[in-house]
Amino acid sequence: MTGPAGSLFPRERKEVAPGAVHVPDWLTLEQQQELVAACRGWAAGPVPMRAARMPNGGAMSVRTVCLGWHWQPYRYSRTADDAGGGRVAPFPDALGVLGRAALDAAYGTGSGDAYSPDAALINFYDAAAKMGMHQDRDERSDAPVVSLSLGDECVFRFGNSENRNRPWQDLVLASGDLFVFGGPSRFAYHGVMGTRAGTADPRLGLSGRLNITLRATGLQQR
Ligand SMILES: O=C(O)CCC(=O)C(=O)O
Ligand SMILES: [Fe+2]
Repeated sequence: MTGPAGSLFPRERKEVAPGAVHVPDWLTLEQQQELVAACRGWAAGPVPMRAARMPNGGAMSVRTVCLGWHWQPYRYSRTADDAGGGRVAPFPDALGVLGRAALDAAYGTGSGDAYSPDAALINFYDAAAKMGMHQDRDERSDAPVVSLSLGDECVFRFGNSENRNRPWQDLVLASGDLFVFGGPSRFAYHGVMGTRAGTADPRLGLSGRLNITLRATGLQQR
């Protein structure tokens, strides 16, 4: 598979599967820079970035900090019970605005009007990090998941809703790309096969990859 790095032609918006839409270069460089700065702030606390532990005891290679609700395999809570116990920072209004604009971009104007994500996961991938095939299914809502990529490119694998095996499609997610999965694709398996170290735009001042996913948990506000 080829990348977008050094790509001669603009990459096309693509509906990868029904309800799963890739919008390349959705964020401007300035928006990307602002989000990178915001991620640094979120990573500074009150809850630290940490590699989540799986029930089998193994740690994920990705490090994560959450906003709105703290996620750990496989539940959400208001306190970071596996990362010092602090109360998770509130979900920023600006991410809700971005999430609604993301659905408009993916599905058409107005599609985002009723979208109110209340949790964000900020994932950091160093050169060695990956994320195995999984479903996002700890939410009690079938509202779409919005994913934003910053920094190094990655190979993102988008599979089917039955199991973690084929059929799947591999695509490159580059900095500024939007990926939305909802509707019939909301519970599709997906994962990150690896990043391409050193492909980030130097103007971002980021070595590695950040991914922000927005979700509506469907959990009670309290
Ligand atoms: O990093 C990505 O692009 C995907 C992240 C993801 O699937 C997750 O946080 O559940
Ligand atoms: Fe996921």
